[in-house]
Amino acid sequence: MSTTLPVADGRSVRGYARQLARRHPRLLWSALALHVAAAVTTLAAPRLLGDLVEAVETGTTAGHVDRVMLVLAGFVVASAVLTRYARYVSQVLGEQVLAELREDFVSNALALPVGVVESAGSGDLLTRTSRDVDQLGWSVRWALPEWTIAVVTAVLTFGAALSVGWWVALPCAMGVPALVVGLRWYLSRAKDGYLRESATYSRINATLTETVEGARTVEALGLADEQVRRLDDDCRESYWAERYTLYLRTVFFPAMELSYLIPTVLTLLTGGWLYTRGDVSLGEVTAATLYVQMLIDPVDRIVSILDELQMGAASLARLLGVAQVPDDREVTGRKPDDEKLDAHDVRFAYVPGRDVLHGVSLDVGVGERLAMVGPSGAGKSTLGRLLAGIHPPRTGEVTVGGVGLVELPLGDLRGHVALVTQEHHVFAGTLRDNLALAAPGADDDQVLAALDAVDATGWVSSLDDGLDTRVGSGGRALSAAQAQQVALARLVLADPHTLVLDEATSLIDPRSARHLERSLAAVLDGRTVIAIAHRLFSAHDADRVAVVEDGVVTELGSHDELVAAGGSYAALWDSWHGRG
Ligand SMILES: Nc1ncnc2c1ncn2[C@@H]1O[C@H](COP(=O)(O)OP(=O)(O)OP(=O)(O)O)[C@@H](O)[C@H]1O
Repeated sequence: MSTTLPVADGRSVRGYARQLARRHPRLLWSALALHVAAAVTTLAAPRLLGDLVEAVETGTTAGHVDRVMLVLAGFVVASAVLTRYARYVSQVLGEQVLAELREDFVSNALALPVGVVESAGSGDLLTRTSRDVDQLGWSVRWALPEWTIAVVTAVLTFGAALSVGWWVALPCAMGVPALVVGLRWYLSRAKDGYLRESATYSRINATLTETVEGARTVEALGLADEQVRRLDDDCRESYWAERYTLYLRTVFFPAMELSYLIPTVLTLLTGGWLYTRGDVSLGEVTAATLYVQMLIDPVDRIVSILDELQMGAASLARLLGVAQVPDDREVTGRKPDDEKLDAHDVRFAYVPGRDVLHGVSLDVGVGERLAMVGPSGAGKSTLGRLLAGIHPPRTGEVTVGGVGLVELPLGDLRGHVALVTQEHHVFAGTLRDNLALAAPGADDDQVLAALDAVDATGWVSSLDDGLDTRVGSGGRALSAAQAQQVALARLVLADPHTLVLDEATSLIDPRSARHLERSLAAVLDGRTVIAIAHRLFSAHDADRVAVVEDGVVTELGSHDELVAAGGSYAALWDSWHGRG
């Protein structure tokens, strides 16, 4: 079942934007001051031209005209220089804000509870990380500075127009109703429209990643047609969502064009009428018309960039939404007294209302080898994940040294108990990076010692660049066995006292398996081990065996005790042993 991650509301988005702006007061004010200065220099032209028209009308010298033109050229140059710096400072500000946004988003995404990521699916998160971050990047780098410039220019241009004569306010005001009505109509619909559009991209991504990741299953079960049909449905929904936002734009923009024309036409008409009455001069009518004409460009930019900003706000809302997922752990600062791991009356459900663990209690002794066995789907892996603190229990608690695993910061938790599976990821980066992420302060000697402990020195020393070798996506491909050794070496570095071993799959070929078993044995040495034994022979060597059936522990004791008791384990052992 897939749920979507939350989307932040308007208040949180505005609050966050204010907080970001407050972090850079110097850059913000410098950018604004430069934009104001640039706009002011641009505004000199109509005034000078108006005066010139008047001077020509009343009679002037060529020298005067030349001087005015020289001053005009000076203003044009000053305006160009100021605009260049204003844009530069805005871009620097935009880049900084964007970098902070990305960092905040990455740390929020990494702090997401695993259960939430699993149930939301990777598609939604992927769309937010890619498309929404890109959209926001565009808004912050381009739309926001341009919009600020446009607002500053519009306000100052309007002020300059009024300075010619108060009568100019009237034609400008006549354009306002159409503008306001159009804007209100558009803004009340646009945000939801864009959010819906983004949600459809998430669904397309989710279906695509699911199909690619599960390609084998899709093929094996002949689900290709079904997946294609689902993707078609997703694309259709996306098409209609895009058509809707396109419709909004096709109504909105022409309406805006009309509202821009009204003031210019009315200024000319009013100015002409006032001139014939002798109330204003020709120079004033020229300057006023030029200013009103000059208003069109910034107002148009304000309005059309609003569209970009809406999309940016929708993306920001989706990025901030990731931070609103409630944390599934609460760090209390309590410190474990010892290394004993206990589960008490633990219940857990992946899907609300459908518990897969029904009150499991288990005390694991320090240094003990505990094997968990049971039928497929009984809940062994789930219990293992709870014992490793990956999922918090729905009720009951899992504690280490008397402190709940959910009370420990994640970094500390991994120093107490870690889950070992045969699914391991090699991150893109150097071999050193891949190992050091388990213990950020580790030096090369410690990293090499960890590789030595898992018997990996042989292949690592044969690498030309040693620990600097780039591995993972785009780098040198490691074999499955080597990747597993890297994962084991990470564990040596993290040095947890307890390991939960889920040997669920057997991906490794038998030749490397023997080698790996030695590596694993070195890692297990001296630690408490809870092994989920999908093969019974590993249970035989354990100190105690826990039998998990239908989400509860039904038997607990040593191999010999359980065989003697003649319960489920004895039956399993008999059938397995008989086969063996
Ligand atoms: N991510 C998940 N979302 C929903 N249900 C799940 C999830 N993982 C496991 N389950 C369900 O929880 C139950 C217990 O599964 P679990 O994997 O813990 O059993 P198991 O004993 O480890 O089985 P196996 O030996 O086959 O791995 C099963 O019914 C399974 O379908």
